[in-house]
Amino acid sequence: MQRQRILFIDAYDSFSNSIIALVQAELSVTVESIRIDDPRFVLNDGAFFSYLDGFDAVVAGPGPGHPANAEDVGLIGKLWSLPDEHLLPVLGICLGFQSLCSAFGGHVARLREPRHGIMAMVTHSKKGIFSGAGKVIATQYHSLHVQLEKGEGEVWEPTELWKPSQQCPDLVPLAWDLMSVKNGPILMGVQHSEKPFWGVQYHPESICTNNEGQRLILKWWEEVSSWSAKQGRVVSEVDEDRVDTPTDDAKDMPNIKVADSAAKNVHCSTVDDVLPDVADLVEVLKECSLSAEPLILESGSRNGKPVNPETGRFSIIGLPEASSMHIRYSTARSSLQVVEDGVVSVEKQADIRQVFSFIDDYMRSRKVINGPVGSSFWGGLVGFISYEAGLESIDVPPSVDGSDRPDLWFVFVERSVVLDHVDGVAYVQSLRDGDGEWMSSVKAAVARCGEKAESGVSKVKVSAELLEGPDMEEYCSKVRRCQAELRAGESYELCLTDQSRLNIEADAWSIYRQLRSRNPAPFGAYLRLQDGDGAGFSVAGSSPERFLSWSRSGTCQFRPIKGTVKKGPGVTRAKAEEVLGSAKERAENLMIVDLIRHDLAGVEGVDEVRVPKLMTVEEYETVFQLTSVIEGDVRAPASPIAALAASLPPGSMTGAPKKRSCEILKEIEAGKPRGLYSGVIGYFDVGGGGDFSVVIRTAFKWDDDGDRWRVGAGGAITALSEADAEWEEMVTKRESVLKSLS
Ligand SMILES: C=C(O[C@@H]1C=C(C(=O)O)C=C[C@H]1O)C(=O)O
Ligand SMILES: NC(=O)CC[C@H](N)C(=O)O
Repeated sequence: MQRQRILFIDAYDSFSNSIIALVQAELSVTVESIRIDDPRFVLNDGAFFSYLDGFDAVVAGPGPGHPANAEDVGLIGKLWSLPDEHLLPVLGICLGFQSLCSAFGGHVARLREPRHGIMAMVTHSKKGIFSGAGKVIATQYHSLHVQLEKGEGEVWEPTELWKPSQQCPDLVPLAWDLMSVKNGPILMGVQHSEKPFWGVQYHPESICTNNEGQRLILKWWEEVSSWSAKQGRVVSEVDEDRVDTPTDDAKDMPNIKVADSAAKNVHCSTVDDVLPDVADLVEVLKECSLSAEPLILESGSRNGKPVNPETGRFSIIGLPEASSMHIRYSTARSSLQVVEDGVVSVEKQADIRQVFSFIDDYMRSRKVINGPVGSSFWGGLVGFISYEAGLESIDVPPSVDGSDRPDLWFVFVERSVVLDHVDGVAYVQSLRDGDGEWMSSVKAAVARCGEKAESGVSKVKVSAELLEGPDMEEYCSKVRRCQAELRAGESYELCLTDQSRLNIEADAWSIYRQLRSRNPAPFGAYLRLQDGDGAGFSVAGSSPERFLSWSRSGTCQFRPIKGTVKKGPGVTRAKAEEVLGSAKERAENLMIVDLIRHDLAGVEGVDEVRVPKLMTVEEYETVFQLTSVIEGDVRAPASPIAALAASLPPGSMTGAPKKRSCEILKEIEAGKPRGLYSGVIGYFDVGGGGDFSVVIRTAFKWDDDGDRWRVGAGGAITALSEADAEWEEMVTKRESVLKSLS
């Protein structure tokens, strides 16, 4: 007998994979997922109906938009009028629920106050899918709600809680949220009186829905089984060969031949007396001609202690040379370029997915297993991926500004120094055989520098001038435009951003030196990238936020930050905890946690997604931030690089659902590319690990920008946001860079 099969219909939501994971965890079934606009079925009902015959039941998922809009619900809209011979059980969730209700007479109206990331108690009838249910606490993500009879007045009050209304005689109400004073009663669950259709308005898969979310799935399955048995419904056998094979992204991609002479060893030597200051060490290495332009991923420290020892334990100083390999990709030109020994060795049309599989293949071919376990990075690719490359990966056409600049740029680093600020060890490392002389010179420099243990104070005073930036009125009106989209159900949260231009007459290194001492952060970054044609890029960053790291054994960790309180007189940690404990701040954070759980749950080889930390307050130089941790293990032979490829752009910089939110933001931000801002910076290590930060609190410029640096800043907008407070928040974040450079 074939395993039972459930079809999930995805309305481009950012919680879909978590619903699939929940269903798979509770029921021993196979879940197949299609999109609402699956081209095989949108214009071919016959093909859709016979495809449905191969499933035991359907889950119609949540999503942006309105159930009356055919484009928003797509195939979900066809489920409610299936011919009897194709009828099958359906569970509608949120948008899927609203679509069910509106098909049977329900009126879908806007809530007075949208419910995004709000947890509330659900009052239920203990019947049907709620039979045996206890206290249901569930997360809601909706702006619209269903009225079972024509609502009069501002707040709709149903005449009967548990009986079908005249307007919707087929819909039996099963559950309500009676906790919202502003909105009045909100319908939370129904079942069709005859057909096998059930639906809930809330999100059973959310991390903050209690275990009644799991029980709901089990109870629904009991109802499905008893309906199917009564009907004697037979699911047609599926021809497994018919299942489309996924496209091979690596197809036609160049294979970079890794020289046979390429080392398979990490040569390493340690120094563990006194750790040098990163900037001092870099200057000494330059003076002694042991390094050209380093690539630095620094864990900042304050008074000799790492700012955040959990994420900011290691500092990586990559020491590339003129001959180092570069990988570059331009989204606008769909072009991948590889440079080896200063010469372009590959120039190829590619898309971002192919570029990720190319990087994955390349890193597998350079895999090394015998490096020092205590060191996070043994060598590998160091660089960045822009926001626009992330947009391409989710099929949102990226904004372009006519310039032709790389959206992804990595350099293969063979020589490096890694400082472990917790254990006080410096690792001097080389992937080259016969590099002993270089290693001893660097080791001596590290030891010398450590003895001096200078303060790392800048020698050059940098002074930035703000040339142009967002206008307060305009920014506030953009906040209100975001909120109009939120109220219409198009998005649940939008991370609005803008960019400022600064004039800084100083070299990139002096800028970074000053930034790192004034605003030390766990993801400090200094990059100077240069191509053979003289185009170059400079980055001075002080990000507090890890996007994604993975260990050499494949454990992935995301650490989104959402929720910001500016430090100031009277703003103690306790005060910050109070503010960040509010429903508004927690909702902002919860939405991104649920979004990232979805991103990770969709990665091949991930069986379970964990949330070891939910909303803890972290302290940085100028702000307190609310942070969560989401983890999962990628089982070999699947690759954690796929987790990175599946989760860009970072959810904390987009909002949810990701795709629709990015489309809306592109409009509201007037099509201005974000570039490096909102992208990621980090490394792929030859040992198999990786670590990427979210590019915020960072200044960057291309060489042909002259002295004009760009700094982006923004914040998450929700229905509960106040426009002027959002303006203040954006300014506070920008100031963390601007003030440090003035
Ligand atoms: C948009 C920025 O930050 C993002 C938004 C945050 C928020 O809304 O609280 C917090 C951290 C970042 O994920 C920024 O710093 O520019
Ligand atoms: N999560 C959802 O499915 C939301 C449905 C709909 N877009 C609303 O906002 O009400």
